[in-house]
Amino acid sequence: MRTRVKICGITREEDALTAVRHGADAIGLVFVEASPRHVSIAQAQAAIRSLPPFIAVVGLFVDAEPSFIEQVLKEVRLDMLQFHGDESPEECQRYARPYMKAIRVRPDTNLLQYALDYPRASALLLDAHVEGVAGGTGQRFDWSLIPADLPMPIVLAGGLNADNVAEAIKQVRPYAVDVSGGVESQKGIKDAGKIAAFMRGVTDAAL
Ligand SMILES: O=C(O)c1ccccc1N[C@@H]1O[C@H](COP(=O)(O)O)[C@@H](O)[C@H]1O
Repeated sequence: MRTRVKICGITREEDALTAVRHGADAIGLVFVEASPRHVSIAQAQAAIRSLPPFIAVVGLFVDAEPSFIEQVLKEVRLDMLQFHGDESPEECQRYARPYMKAIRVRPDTNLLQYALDYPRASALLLDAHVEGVAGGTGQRFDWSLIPADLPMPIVLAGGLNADNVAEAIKQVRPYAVDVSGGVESQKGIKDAGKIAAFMRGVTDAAL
């Protein structure tokens, strides 16, 4: 089975459709004001309005107020939530949606403990730890820090691009990969050629 692909930081309808045309399984919308990929509710609605069926829409939040998340959920058709801050298991669990908990991995991060702490997460999303930045940094981390026996699906993120995604998949064997900066021409604007090359890398890893 091919590794699933989420393309994150979609801000425009044309980029959502380009991602899907090249085989992405999910797209991510960043509801984080400080991010250059931030979308308003209206932009999010526009970006996903012509998506075909069976494409998952993931809403990304960083330590957001519950009232804001509820408001987004009322107005935007999100299939899954991605919590990329310091949200507790209780905070992640309070919405009627499956969720992924993002962990920014450092050499001393105990990923097995995170898997135990977030038993209701659909997956742990593993990203690079960069001091003072929540995510979308384009930095990768040392994949050998990921235990082989994590009892939960892994979504691998952090600095992935067409040149390293096949190697990443072969080494880590994640359920899915998540990319943002590696398929952009500028922050928040996706590049069809880079998306195509990234998807080829994912396919090559399965050969
Ligand atoms: O994309 C952002 O701007 C962002 C902002 C705040 C938290 C997370 C964000 N993106 C996520 O970061 C990882 C890695 O991104 P990249 O491929 O290294 O650019 C990914 O999960 C994005 O969803």
